[in-house]
Amino acid sequence: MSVLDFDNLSKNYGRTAALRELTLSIPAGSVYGLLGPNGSGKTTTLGLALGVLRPSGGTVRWFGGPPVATTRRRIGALLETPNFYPYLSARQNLQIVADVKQADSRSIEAALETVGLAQRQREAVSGFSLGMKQRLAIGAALLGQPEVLVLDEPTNGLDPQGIADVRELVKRVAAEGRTIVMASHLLDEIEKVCTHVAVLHKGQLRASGPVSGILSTTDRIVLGLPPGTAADVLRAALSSLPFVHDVRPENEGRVSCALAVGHTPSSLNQALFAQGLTLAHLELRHRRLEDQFLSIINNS
Ligand SMILES: Nc1ncnc2c1ncn2[C@@H]1O[C@H](COP(=O)(O)OP(=O)(O)OP(=O)(O)O)[C@@H](O)[C@H]1O
Repeated sequence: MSVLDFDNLSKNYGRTAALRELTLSIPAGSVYGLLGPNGSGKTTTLGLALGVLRPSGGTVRWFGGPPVATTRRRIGALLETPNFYPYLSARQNLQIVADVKQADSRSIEAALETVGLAQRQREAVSGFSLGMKQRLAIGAALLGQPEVLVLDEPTNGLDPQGIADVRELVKRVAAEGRTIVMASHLLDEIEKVCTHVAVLHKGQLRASGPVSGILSTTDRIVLGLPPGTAADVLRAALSSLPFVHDVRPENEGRVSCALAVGHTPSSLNQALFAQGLTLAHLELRHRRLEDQFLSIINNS
């Protein structure tokens, strides 16, 4: 079941097409990352989802229907870092947000626990690090126990400890059963935190699906026969194997290929041996995540 569906969603700012005909479904329980470089349309997509922006075309559906007044209460959002009152405590700040949201003040305790600030709730926010303020902001978004959390670049500007804390927090909130939609321009963040990803570039969807499929750093295998054997023999043998694909020539008469899921270099070696070929060289080559990302963006 999907919690959020975009259907042909577009947004123009004057002549700038910030988002072009985005169609995407966010499954319940997923941590769905919107990945793309600056200006690719991530914030615009989140703004449209939350009804902060009006679409130029297309529709947004939440929980299977058009957004209605009660929909917003089921969603917690953090689009930009909120300004807390620095001389009030973490708890007092959350109380103010809870009053505005008409959220049960008992949910303040739960939110402080979840974001790891229960022990420091009586301290003034002015003494908090940027990372703690960001966790408090996520705590504010959690008031009212929303089913979905929408976060725009939640680790932007944080130091390594703050980044690690917020990433852990996102995973913890997801483990509580919430769906999370988050924008990020950081590949490794999406890879570490998200279950699904949609890659946006210049307002267009370039790829979407489970992170394991979209950002797989599939290994290539480089193979070589003993010197003096023609590379054609190896290429022909590889091409005849149904679980081998993307066969390419390499330097020094070697050949590289990729294997279908579930197949290993050792099974490839055995299959070639069964055809009478004994390998003199077998090397695994990892594709960098960045290369995979660039190939998604450029293959369009
Ligand atoms: N209010 C606005 N008026 C005019 N153009 C805008 C406005 N907001 C965004 N844009 C343009 O729309 C495009 C998409 O911007 P958007 O902020 O959605 O991208 P983004 O992927 O979130 O990037 P960033 O991470 O830099 O915020 C960009 O070309 C941006 O300059």
